[in-house]
Amino acid sequence: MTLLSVNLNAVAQLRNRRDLPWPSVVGIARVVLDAGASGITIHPRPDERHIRRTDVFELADMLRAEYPEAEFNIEGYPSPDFIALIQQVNPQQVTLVPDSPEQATSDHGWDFHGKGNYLTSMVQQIKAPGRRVSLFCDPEAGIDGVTAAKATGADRIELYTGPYGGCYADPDKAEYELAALSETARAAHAAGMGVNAGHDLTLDNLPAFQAAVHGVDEVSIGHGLTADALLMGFGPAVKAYCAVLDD
Ligand SMILES: CC(=O)[C@@H](O)[C@H](O)COP(=O)(O)O
Ligand SMILES: NCC(=O)COP(=O)(O)O
Repeated sequence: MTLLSVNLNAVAQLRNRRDLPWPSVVGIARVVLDAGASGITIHPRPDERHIRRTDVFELADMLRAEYPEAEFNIEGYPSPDFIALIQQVNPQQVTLVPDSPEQATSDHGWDFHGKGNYLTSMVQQIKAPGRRVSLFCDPEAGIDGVTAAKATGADRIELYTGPYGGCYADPDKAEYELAALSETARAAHAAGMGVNAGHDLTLDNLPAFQAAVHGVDEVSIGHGLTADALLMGFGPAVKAYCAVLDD
């Protein structure tokens, strides 16, 4: 079964519009976990445009105290500050992304060949008992890219589903993207790696992704789910995504 991890970046971005503590990131985390999400994902970027350092610690404390079975997934570029934060917070999963500080969003996976030695060093610094490492992975990485990703010592890849999400309405382009995602997922499973997926997944495009890409351990969804939650509420939105994943 594919688990749902809800990304709270968009909630934090809305909160940051004013010098006010609502909407509460921790409060929405409770709602989505009570509704059936298996975990929480955040991406504390250096400019704190949405998730702030304080959010990271408040979420970690709440999850440890109230939802010990929930998984905390922290995404980010493995800068010294990020690695120090991970050591302090000790999440169950760290997803490394090759984002530069000024990037508008995550829009590509790692160059596993060109950054292989660097990533191996980062994985060694981050991986710990009870803490897995996932690497953001382009859809077309294929067996060649996955072989290099496996060599870093990482536990999982996270399939970057942005290109698929962006062309979902075009059947031919969507078919191409799904074929690439499926091939890379198969290669990861063959290499003994786990497979996560995320970026621009929605209630509309998730069913076709589920049907084409098998054995996905976890999807992390934030932007689309938050858009749905503005219409239906976070609890019903999480239940709707879980229903698709359970189908
Ligand atoms: C890695 C990824 O695709 C997303 O989880 C990322 O967190 C999106 O970042 P923004 O929410 O800052 O666009
Ligand atoms: N890793 C993907 C994620 O956490 C959420 O991405 P999005 O749903 O906000 O595009």
